[in-house]
Amino acid sequence: MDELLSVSVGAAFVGGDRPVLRENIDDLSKMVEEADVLLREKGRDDVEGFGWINLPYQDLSETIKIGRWLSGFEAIVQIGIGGSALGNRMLAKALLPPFYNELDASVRKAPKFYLLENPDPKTAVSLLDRLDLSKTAFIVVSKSGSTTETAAHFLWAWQKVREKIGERASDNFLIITDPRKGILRKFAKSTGCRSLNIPESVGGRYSVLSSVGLATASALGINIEKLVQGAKEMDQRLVLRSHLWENPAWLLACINLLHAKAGRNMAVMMPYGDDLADFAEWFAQLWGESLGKEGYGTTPVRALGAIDQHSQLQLYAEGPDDKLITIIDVKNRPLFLLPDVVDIDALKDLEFLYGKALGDLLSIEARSTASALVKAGKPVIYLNIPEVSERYIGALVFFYEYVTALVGFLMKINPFDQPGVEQGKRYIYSLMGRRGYEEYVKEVEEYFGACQNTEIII
Ligand SMILES: O=P(O)(O)OC[C@H]1O[C@H](O)[C@H](O)[C@@H](O)[C@@H]1O
Repeated sequence: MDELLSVSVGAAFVGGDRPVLRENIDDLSKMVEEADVLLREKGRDDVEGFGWINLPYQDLSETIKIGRWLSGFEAIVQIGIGGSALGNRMLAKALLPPFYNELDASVRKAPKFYLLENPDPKTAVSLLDRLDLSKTAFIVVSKSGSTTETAAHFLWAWQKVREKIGERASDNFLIITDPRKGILRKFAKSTGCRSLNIPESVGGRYSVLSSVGLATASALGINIEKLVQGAKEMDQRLVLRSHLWENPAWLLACINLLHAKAGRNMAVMMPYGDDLADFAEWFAQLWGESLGKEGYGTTPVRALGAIDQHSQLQLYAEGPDDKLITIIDVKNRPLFLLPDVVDIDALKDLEFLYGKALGDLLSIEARSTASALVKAGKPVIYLNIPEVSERYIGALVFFYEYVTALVGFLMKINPFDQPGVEQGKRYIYSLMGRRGYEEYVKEVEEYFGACQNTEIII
């Protein structure tokens, strides 16, 4: 059987005054088995939060149909934030060619793709100004249907498109939201614009393999069947690995838990290659929101090889011993051979690069960084995927969703809620004057007052 990914965990075990040893893992064996059973039982019952585990088995026909419709536009703009955008960003970066929007339309063969996430007026205004709104589709994505940033962008875009093409505006909008609840679902029903469901049991940060991530991916020519197939294969292989030392996801969950307990409270995610840059970004939300509660959790740190070798590596190697570092390498990359510039004597000292492949250089750098960190006594997990393509990205996504949920169970917290974020959302509503949230204004005054305490102006 060909591999979906490989994980080397040997260098994750460290001695010293805060050791994490192989025998500590064995003590967790029963706990992790029980966590897996619970996860799968609740998944089968489609309990709220657990539905992502069923996404590899979904029927994709409706999403593909909508994707085909979207692909007829000149540009598509996804409006969403957090779990309603980061997965799309990750898929696009990994699976579309570099500088995608700048490619000639005949090469691209699919619409340009933009995301409106942050409510920064400069971005929103300049994006809408440069698009032909009559030929642009807006995909408004929100599980709750009421996230302020998304609602603000949506109102702005809706009004702009209406000004341009009048009541036909609804033909340029796709709503992706809860099947029954929320303002956006009401809007879709009342205007008749197209819509897709986010399954009720799937939370935002676990939704990339639902319509949230797949509708735009499909429109952009990403093979979503292969993506989901990769996730399915990963799930099926994990099910068969019923022994802790054979199951890479169980091992990673245990190792992460043990390092957290040993005071290594940061999880550095350092993939190599620009195409995986937003994987670390997507992981950061998944990990941070799922595990950071009740005083638990480790802080996800996004890094990118090789760039962060020249920025963060000094800190990782010789700074405080508070990090577990995961390096993701890719086995097969385009090689791209460097030229031999033998005729210029001044370049003679660079001859070690002549004829070498840029793709190999990235991998050599990944291995060198891992080695330097191990030499410095820091714990490292070395993960390898065969290549950056749909099947392996689908598998990797499912793998990390599963690992994250398991760590949550081992920490005995709920990996599927985000009560700390909801508080901030209530405060935003109150300050923006939303009906029903008036009571929070006083709280914000009190707490923000504390932030402003001892202000020094220069
Ligand atoms: O999809 P939405 O309901 O608009 O939510 C978007 C984001 O909102 C909040 O910040 C939550 O903490 C995130 O988990 C969620 O992904």
